[in-house]
Amino acid sequence: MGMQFRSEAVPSSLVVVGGTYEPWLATLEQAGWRCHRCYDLRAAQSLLQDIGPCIGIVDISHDDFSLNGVASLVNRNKQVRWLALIREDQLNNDAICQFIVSFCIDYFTSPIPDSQLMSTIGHQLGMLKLERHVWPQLGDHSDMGLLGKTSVMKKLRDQVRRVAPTDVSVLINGESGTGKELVGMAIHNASTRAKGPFISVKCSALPEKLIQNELFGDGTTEGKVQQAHQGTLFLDEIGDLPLNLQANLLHLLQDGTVETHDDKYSKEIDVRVIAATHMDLEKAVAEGQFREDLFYRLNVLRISVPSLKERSADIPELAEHFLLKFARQYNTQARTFSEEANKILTNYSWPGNVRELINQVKRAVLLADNLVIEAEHLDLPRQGDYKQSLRKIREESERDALLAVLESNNGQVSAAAKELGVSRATMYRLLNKHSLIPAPRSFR
Ligand SMILES: Nc1ncnc2c1ncn2[C@@H]1O[C@H](COP(=O)(O)OP(=O)(O)OP(=O)(O)O)[C@@H](O)[C@H]1O
Repeated sequence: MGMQFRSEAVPSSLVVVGGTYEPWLATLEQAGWRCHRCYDLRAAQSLLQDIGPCIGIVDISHDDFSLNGVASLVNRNKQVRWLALIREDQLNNDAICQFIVSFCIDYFTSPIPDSQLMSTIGHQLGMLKLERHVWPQLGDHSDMGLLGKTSVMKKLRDQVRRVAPTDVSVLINGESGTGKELVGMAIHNASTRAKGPFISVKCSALPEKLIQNELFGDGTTEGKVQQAHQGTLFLDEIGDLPLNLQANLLHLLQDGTVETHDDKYSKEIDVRVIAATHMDLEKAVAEGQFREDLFYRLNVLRISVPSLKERSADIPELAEHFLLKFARQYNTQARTFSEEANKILTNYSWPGNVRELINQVKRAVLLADNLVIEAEHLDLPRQGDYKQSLRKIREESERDALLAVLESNNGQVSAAAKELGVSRATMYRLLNKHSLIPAPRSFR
């Protein structure tokens, strides 16, 4: 089968991570494969994001990378069919065996016989083609990863396209889980820095000293700012950045330099900063929580990411996308949502936005045991539940109003009816309904 696929148009989509140029690579290239080689995990991530579904060979036989680093790359790129290349003796290493079993579809031991290599890769190409046929949306990158057909999403993608090549700072606003980091990544990927690193830092997750070390290094290791050199630095929750670190960031934006830890000299850094926040930064500036000069430096271009509630027409598409993704990932049968499940998904308010939707869909995919995901697989209130609770709230407030007005009128029904603007008959009907007919002694 491998030879049969090889004789068709050979795709350029074979990515080799790590290792050196070895005879087996020459064999593949002679057979027509255009092999992309990466010796750096960050460059590999950027390349894999561009290429989409493909075959990946991760060469760990030279111990070039930490196993954790490789596992993280492989895990983030599930669209790739991964093969591992190891040394025979590495089969005694439990962590490596675990890595292969968890993330790879096959492995070779070095040296690889040509026939085995061609046959295995040919088989994987066949699988890739089948996969493209069954899951066509996996290879479609025209939406820059920002799914949604509503006009607000079209506008957002349009803004990303226009902003990406400008190389100036961008401030992204939006509720939590709306996709701010995804927008930051889309800007990076559509920019001239796409081959450089995209480095993300959450400014709220750590105590001040640790954020400082994480951003600017601790004297022995580089910080994220230095790691982002020639790429993009994404600062999530920028509104939480402590004031003295805001000064350091301003310095970086103004001078393009960071001081070394001992302050002996400054190092030039070429980064584009994209910041994101769910806060009202203008208000934070007015309250003295955020430096005004930094705000203006960051706010050169502003993008607002809509909440999921504002684009509920996109929910079915997003839900189906994640349904297929997780069904593939967990190898389960689910393929679609029932009409009722779709209605529940669309009517829910999604305070946690797309992230919450993803979690719901993942749960439902794991719970469903056939093709269709039903309402009961979703941990969301049904439509009836809303009506039910609305009616309950209305009745409770009606009862509270009746009690309050009766009390303020010393239990006199006529006076209470007058105050409420209803007839005595209506008043008695309401009191009856709520079992509030005053006993002669309790309300005089
Ligand atoms: N339009 C979209 N299409 C596909 N996936 C999306 C979209 N928007 C968000 N997501 C996914 O939703 C999840 C949350 O997105 P992301 O982390 O970018 O949100 P965020 O606004 O940065 O959240 P937070 O403010 O909490 O950091 C991610 O898995 C992201 O891939």
